[in-house]
Amino acid sequence: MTAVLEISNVKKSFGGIKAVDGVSFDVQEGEILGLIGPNGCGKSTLFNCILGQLTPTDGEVKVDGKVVTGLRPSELNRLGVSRTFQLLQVFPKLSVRENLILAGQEHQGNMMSRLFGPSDAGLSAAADQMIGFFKLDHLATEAAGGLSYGQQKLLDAAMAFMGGPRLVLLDEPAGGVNLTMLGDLKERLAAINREKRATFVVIEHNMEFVMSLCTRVMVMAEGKLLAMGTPAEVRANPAVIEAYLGH
Ligand SMILES: Nc1ncnc2c1ncn2[C@@H]1O[C@H](COP(=O)(O)OP(=O)(O)OP(=O)(O)O)[C@@H](O)[C@H]1O
Repeated sequence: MTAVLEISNVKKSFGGIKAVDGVSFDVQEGEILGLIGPNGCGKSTLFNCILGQLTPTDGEVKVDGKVVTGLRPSELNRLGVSRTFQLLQVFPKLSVRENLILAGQEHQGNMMSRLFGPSDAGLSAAADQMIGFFKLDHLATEAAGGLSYGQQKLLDAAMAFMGGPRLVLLDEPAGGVNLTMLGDLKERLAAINREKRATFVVIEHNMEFVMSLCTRVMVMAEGKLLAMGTPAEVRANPAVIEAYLGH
């Protein structure tokens, strides 16, 4: 198996707070790795260290065997690494299709579209493919701001897949999404993982969503890796139950 992502002893401190305290793990090609843990245990900080939003205090991040520690998010994008954020990143006044084209341009490293609005940039076909894949056809020309929250989360996830990334880090994709839309979101993520061989790491507080979507689950507590295993192994781990699931 090929490791798409290799994290070695990554640390990040903010003053006296050890937000991430020596975390190491690999993510294999085609895996969906869930990242869970109580509020404040360091999940988002770890994501930000992987994605270049933060520079780790120590440690190394490799993508496809290449050291990427400290690279900027735009450079990581060009290496096929993409992400979603906890808060929606859609532009409410732009249509669904325009949001996707804009995301595609950003993945190509063209930030000017933020200032001047998206042109086609040869990305219409890719946007339409993503619209079809995420079943947003009936909403393609609607302003994103007029969509329901769940539909906006679907669009937000679809935006991360513009540009055909190898590795996608999803930060709470199910957060605030109602039950009906949750099923759609999970089914679409599973399908895109299967059909495009995309590798994911998913931060999520919704246990049912994580346990049913992910092939492996990693648990953090107080900046450290507490457990790693299949959903069934993690569910049965006494340390996990004590630190997290039991509460
Ligand atoms: N920019 C920052 N400056 C100072 N402290 C920070 C900063 N970012 C995070 N922290 C602290 O680092 C710790 C880890 O925070 P982080 O947001 O990574 O946790 P999390 O597991 O993602 O939490 P949640 O599930 O609530 O999103 C917390 O104690 C937090 O207060």
